[in-house]
This record gives sequence, C-alpha cells and structure tokens, in this order.
Amino acid sequence: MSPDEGIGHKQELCISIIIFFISYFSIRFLLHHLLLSPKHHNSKKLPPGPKGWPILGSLPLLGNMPHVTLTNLAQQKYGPIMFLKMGTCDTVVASTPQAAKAFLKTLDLNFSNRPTIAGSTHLGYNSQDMVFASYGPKWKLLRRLTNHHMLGNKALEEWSSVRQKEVKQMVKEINKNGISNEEVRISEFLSCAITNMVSQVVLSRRIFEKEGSGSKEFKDMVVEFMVISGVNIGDFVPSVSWMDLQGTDTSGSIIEWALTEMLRNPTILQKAQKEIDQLIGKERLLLESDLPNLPYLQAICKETYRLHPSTPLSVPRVASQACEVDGYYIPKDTRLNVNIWAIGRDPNVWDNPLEFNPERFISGKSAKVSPNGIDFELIPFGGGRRVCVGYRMAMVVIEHVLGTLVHSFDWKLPDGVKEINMDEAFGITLQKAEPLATLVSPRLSSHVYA
Ligand code: HEM
Repeated sequence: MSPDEGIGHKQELCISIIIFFISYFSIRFLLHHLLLSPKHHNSKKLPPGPKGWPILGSLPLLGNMPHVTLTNLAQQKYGPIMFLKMGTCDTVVASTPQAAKAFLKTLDLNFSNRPTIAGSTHLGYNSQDMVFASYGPKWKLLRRLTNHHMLGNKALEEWSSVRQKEVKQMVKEINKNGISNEEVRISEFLSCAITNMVSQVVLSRRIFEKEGSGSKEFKDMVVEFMVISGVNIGDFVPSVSWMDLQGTDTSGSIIEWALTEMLRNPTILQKAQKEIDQLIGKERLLLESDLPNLPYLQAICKETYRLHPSTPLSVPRVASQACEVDGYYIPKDTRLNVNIWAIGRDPNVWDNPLEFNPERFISGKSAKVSPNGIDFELIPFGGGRRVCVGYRMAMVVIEHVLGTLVHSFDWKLPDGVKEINMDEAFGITLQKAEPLATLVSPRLSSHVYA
C-alpha cells in the first residue's frame, strides 16, 4: 500500500466513525424524545413513568405479575399516578386510594367508558355486553334490567332459596369426600356451585349436575375471559392481537384464598367457627339471613378482598376527553388501570399490610370500611358509575359459602404437607398457583348432611 493509499483509508475510517456516532446519537435522540419519553405531550406535563422500548413501550417490563411490577414501580420510583406507553397505547395507573378516587369519583364521568380490547371483541359480542358497552342509554338499560331482575337487593332476596339449595348440595358432596378420607380440591366444588347459582338466575337452569370435568372446562373459560378482559398484550399492540400470550393457571377465588389464610392461621378459623356455633348451634346449616349477625366472618372476607383481590388491576376504563389530574395532563383515549392490589397493600393506609389480620375490620380506624366502592382504600369491585354490578351478590355468596364451609367442616392439610404454597399464578386474575387441597371432617349433626 502506498503512503497516499494509507492516508485515504484512515480518512475513510474517520468519516465512517463520525457518521456512525452522528447516526447513533440522532436515532437515540429521536427514540428518546419522540417515541419513548412519556414526560411531555405537546409541552404539557404527563405523570411520571418508565420510558420503555420502541413499539412495545413498557410491556416488556411487566413480567409475569403485572400488578406486582406496577406496584413496585409506583412505590419505589414514580408515585401514585404513573404514565406508561403500553405498546402503542397511553396508559395511566392509579396506585393509591387518593389516586383511585381522583379518577373513579372526581373524574368518573370522563372515565365511564371501557377501551375496545380482545375481551370485548371475542367474548363480549363486539362490545355489546354490559361490561364493555359504551356508556349511554343502552348500558343504562342493561344495568337497570340486571338490577331489577337479577342482582339488585330485591332480586337478590328472591333468588336466595336457589343459592342456598346449591350450598346444601355442595356440602353434601364435600362430606362424601370427608367420609372416605379423600382430598378435597375446594376450587372445583366452588366453581360448580357458584356457576349453578348464576346460571339459574341467567339461564333458568343448572349447568352441572355434579362437580366434575365439565365444571373445570367452564371455569377455564371464565378465567380466560377475565384474563383477556384485563391486560392482554394484543390489546396494546394490535399486530399481535391474534396471539394469546397469557395463558394462566386456573381455579381459585376469594373463598379459596380465605380458606387458605385460615388454614395458615388456625386461631382465625377457630374464632370464625365459634362465632357461628354461638349464633346457630350445630343442628342446621348457615342461612344467608344469619350473615348480618356474623361480624368476624365479614371481617375475614374484607381482609381477603384486601390481600387477594380477584381483579388486581380492575377492568380497564378509557378517558373520553383529555383532562388534568393532580396537575398532570392525561391525553384523550388514555387507558386507566386502577391497581387494586397495590391499594390493598399500601403501607401508608394499612398497618402491617402483609399480615392477614381480620381484627383490623373489627375495631380501630378501618372498622367501618366497606368494600362496596365508597371507601377507596378497599375497592375489590371498583368504584364509580361502572362499579361491579354483581358486588351485592358476590358479597352475599362469598360470606355465605365461606361461613358454611368453616361451620360444617374441620379442615386440615394432608399428612406430610407442612406449608401451603401462597404463590399467585401467572396471569392477570389472582388465582392460586397451586390449588388448595385439604382433608375435611364433618362437625355438625349427621342429619344436616343428609
Ligand atoms: C369476587 C367477585 C367479583 C369481583 C372481585 C368483581 C370485580 C369487578 C370489577 C373490579 C369490575 C370493574 C369495576 C370498575 O370499572 O370500576 C367489575 C365489573 C363488572 N362486574 Fe364484577 N366482580 C365480581 C363478581 C361479579 C358477579 C358475581 C357479577 C355478575 C353476576 C359481576 C358482573 C360484573 C359486570 C357486569 C361488570 C361491568 C359493569 C359495567 O361496566 O357497568 N361481577 N367487577
């Protein structure tokens, strides 16, 4: 190589390096300021939040337990109102009672619609059902009819005997397992009984004659519905909406978590049994009409809603108009997720938040807190005008079934099992990763199980 050729090569190399650095920093600048940074929107101040990746935004950050990741991000870095790019969608997450109240009470009307998501398209008859229907005359009519015929106070009372029959049938079936010393997988009995209660109200017939494989498939379908109603990657990145990226383990419910907590804390179980024994003795099953006289049972249910809410990120809403919350700008069409799980574990609200302690709802500052959407520190059913329409029925069924199970049976772990796995399953509904399996023995007079 001649000296001239050597100098030429060096110049080419220098120019290539300069071009590389200019391109690198230009692309970084563009991605950072135009695509990724959620800090400003047309010079208005957005709530703080993670920057995320091109196209997918913050989705890769969410991991297997989005409610847990979002709680950590809020508590450790970004605060109660957090803004994220989820794929191509602007999303705001409310993680404290005050933040939830700002959206679900103060700005309730502006957030009274739900976004169009996979659940609404595939299982909600193209957003024609009540969960996803646009806020307007049709939704109002559906809510009125549902309250009148199925889920309002009067209708609830009219269907009471149907629910109690199902509970009796369930007790009978569980007792058969108890007598033969077989393990009881409670989630399957619960799924069968509760599905039958709802199907008789909605379809005028029972779906399952007895607990079995059919109930498991139906439960899987319901769980899938809950999963795709919550956070589905395809909802945020339309090009992958045909993929079902969250499968989830199924089964589980508030009642299963409550029983699990009581098995880990036998004094709570015994106290609940004593309360019911003192009220009704051992010669009959618990009735729904007994529930108002069982404050400790009610406190156990509230404590379970707090620590193990079934829809940890609620059902999403969407901003109909741009608005302002706490000095932050929220653009039109921003999705809202209320992190119900984070609110239930907020250390600024709850003393020893990770401890299962029903007493906190008996006396002290939380004694009067109700889960019906009024007190924003405990909102398992959401709040505002789109609060869960089934909350009254859910609360009655949960208290009645749980009370009946602890009154009717003694519960113990199978021989050799020392600890219960408390892991949550991968997914957006709060299922137990490992279904509760126990041994039961009857504790009432034998004629009660006949
Ligand atoms: C433990 C049981 C339940 C929990 C934790 C629960 C939770 C929720 C939550 C968090 C929402 C969203 C509320 C919001 O946007 O603020 C919701 C909505 C809804 N829930 Fe429930 N729910 C339960 C049981 C039920 C039952 C038993 C039914 C009916 C039989 C029901 C029917 C609905 C409907 C139709 C909506 C949509 C309401 C609307 O958009 O107007 N839920 N539920």
